[in-house]
Amino acid sequence: MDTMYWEDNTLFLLDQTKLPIEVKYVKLKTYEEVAEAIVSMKVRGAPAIGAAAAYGMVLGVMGYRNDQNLEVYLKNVYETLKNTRPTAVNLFWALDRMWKKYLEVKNQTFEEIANALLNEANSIFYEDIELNKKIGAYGLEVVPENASILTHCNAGALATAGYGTALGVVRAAFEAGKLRKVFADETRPLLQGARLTAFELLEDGIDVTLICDNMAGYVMSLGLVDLVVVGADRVTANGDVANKIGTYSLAILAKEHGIPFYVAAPYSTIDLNLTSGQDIPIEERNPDEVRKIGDRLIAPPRVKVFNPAFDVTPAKYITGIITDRGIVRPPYKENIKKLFGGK
Ligand SMILES: CSC[C@H]1O[C@H](OP(=O)(O)O)[C@H](O)[C@@H]1O
Repeated sequence: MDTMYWEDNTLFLLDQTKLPIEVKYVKLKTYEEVAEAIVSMKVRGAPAIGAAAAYGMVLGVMGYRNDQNLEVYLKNVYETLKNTRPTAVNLFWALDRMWKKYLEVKNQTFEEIANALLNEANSIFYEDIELNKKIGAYGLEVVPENASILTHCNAGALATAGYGTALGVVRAAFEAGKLRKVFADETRPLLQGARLTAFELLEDGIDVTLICDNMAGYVMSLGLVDLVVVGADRVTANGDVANKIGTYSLAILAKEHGIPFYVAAPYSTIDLNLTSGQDIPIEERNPDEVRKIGDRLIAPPRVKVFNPAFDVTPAKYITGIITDRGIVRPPYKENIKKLFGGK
């Protein structure tokens, strides 16, 4: 199942807010529609957000009406897409890559510019699938035989252009016959684990058991988890990791139980501009996401809510970072620079 695909100058996007009940693709023909899809999380997951934004830049160019300076107009498209969500660095990495491509071809004909940007968006999309398969291949090294893996949120094909990062490791282990089962945290408040990871793994015939987030510690204490593998929205130069809210707690639980805790991420999620996780902007979302499950109110409507969508796991809790260029282990600052310094 594709997270998105491009056809007839249209971005067809799987509306993930409808999953797992309904598999529905929305047709996006403007950059504003792409921006709305990112904000409302019809598309979500760091690499998927980046790819969608890249296609948003293409739709922006195709919507140009020659009524103003093209560069001024396109910069506005870039800023609109950039301002959708603040934490996943892949969004900014993809937009900057598209802008760089525009600057390379800006003196060519309009049609050549549009084609160049579409080619770049396609490159971002298809490259991501290859990056994830490399992550899966490297990740095999850390998966024991007959492994039980616990994961959080959804860092699968639905969070990327395909195959997944954390679930890329799960898929590679499954394909290699090393996987016994997966425990999937439901991941309140938006339930990406229950709605997306459970759906995705069942579709692939992978043994998955859904648990509430507050059950993870007990499941670990029963000796049912061999390792934890999660995704990332941003990895800083010292190895700190921003990921879905609840990841930090999981990392501390894993440390307490002596369970290896791995983060899976492509190079496009590494942000060398930030020295530590303290610098990562953490998105706070609509309080009703916590007060409700879907449309059903589960708390007093007037109750105050704090709804950070991500947290930061300090590098000291991370056993290794599984990337498309190999597994990065401590000392992270030195080893991340060695592997990604030239990006
Ligand atoms: C492979 S990146 C997936 C990453 O993105 C998710 O956040 P969201 O669903 O809010 O976009 C979560 O942090 C996942 O680990």
